[in-house]
Amino acid sequence: MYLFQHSIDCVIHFAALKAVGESMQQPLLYYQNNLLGMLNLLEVMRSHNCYQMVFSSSCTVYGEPEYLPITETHPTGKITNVYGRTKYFIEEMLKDLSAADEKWNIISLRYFNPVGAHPSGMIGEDPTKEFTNLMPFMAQVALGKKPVLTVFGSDYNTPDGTGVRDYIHVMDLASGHVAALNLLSNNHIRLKVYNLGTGKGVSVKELVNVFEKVTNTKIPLKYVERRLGDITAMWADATLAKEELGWTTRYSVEEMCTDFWRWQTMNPDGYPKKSKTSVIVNGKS
Ligand SMILES: CC(=O)N[C@H]1[C@@H](OP(=O)(O)OP(=O)(O)OC[C@H]2O[C@@H](n3ccc(=O)[nH]c3=O)[C@H](O)[C@@H]2O)O[C@H](CO)[C@@H](O)[C@@H]1O
Repeated sequence: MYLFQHSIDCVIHFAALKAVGESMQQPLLYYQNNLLGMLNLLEVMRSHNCYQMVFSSSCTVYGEPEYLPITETHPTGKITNVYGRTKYFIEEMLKDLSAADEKWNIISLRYFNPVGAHPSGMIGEDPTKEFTNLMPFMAQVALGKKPVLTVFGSDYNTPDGTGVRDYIHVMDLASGHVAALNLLSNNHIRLKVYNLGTGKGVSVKELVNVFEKVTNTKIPLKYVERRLGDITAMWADATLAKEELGWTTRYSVEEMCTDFWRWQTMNPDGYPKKSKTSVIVNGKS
């Protein structure tokens, strides 16, 4: 979640928890962090006359799609996981807030599946964390840190039986945020919602194939049951973001894999750990 206001010129990143699988096992943790965190933040914003916000929402608010590609007018709320419900509840909260007080100026961006890393290889998701998302897990297998990639479900109603998602490069997501901030800084729209996706569905198997090709690695697969809370297939109609934000994606699936792999191989142990602060006692550390 990002917010910004001209007068104090601030951008705050609110660290929402975001693992679908984990959210099913720890609902209270997710409600506590994502919902209470947001409530507190909105209170603080209001008390400081800060009313502009870009909220990181998720395509997961749509639940199992009624049609594809998904437009912003697709019904929300029939959600299959706790993580998604927290995003949905926050969106409902923002609707009530902007209806009650016209000072609010908010854009909610519904991310599809963010992957990749900065092309420099210097900025990415810390690979020392426990992952549940597909691409970071796959990279750990390619590095030899995990023995096998577990594929959750091979009997979905999709061309190859595996789940289909709209993977979007984090650089494209970043430019989507800049476009949203530009719109907010020049217009008072109260509350608008935009999909951020490429418009292209890619299956688990397809992503594995591209990843193996561009990284020249082999990823052993183990097929298991479907994961609780997962949906079958989802990809975006991002026409609205193109028309109103002037935004479109630029990065291919190959680049998503290449950039993620560069980040992983350049930083196999994550960001350098901060050295412990020395305590100096009587001139000796
Ligand atoms: C539709 C939906 O709810 N999407 C949200 C979900 O993504 P979503 O759960 O789709 O993201 P994942 O990367 O976890 O999974 C992508 C696909 O890979 C499969 N898979 C994943 C891991 C693995 O080890 N093996 C495997 O087969 C999943 O079953 C799924 O079909 O969480 C993301 C953050 O966590 C959000 O940004 C997405 O908006």
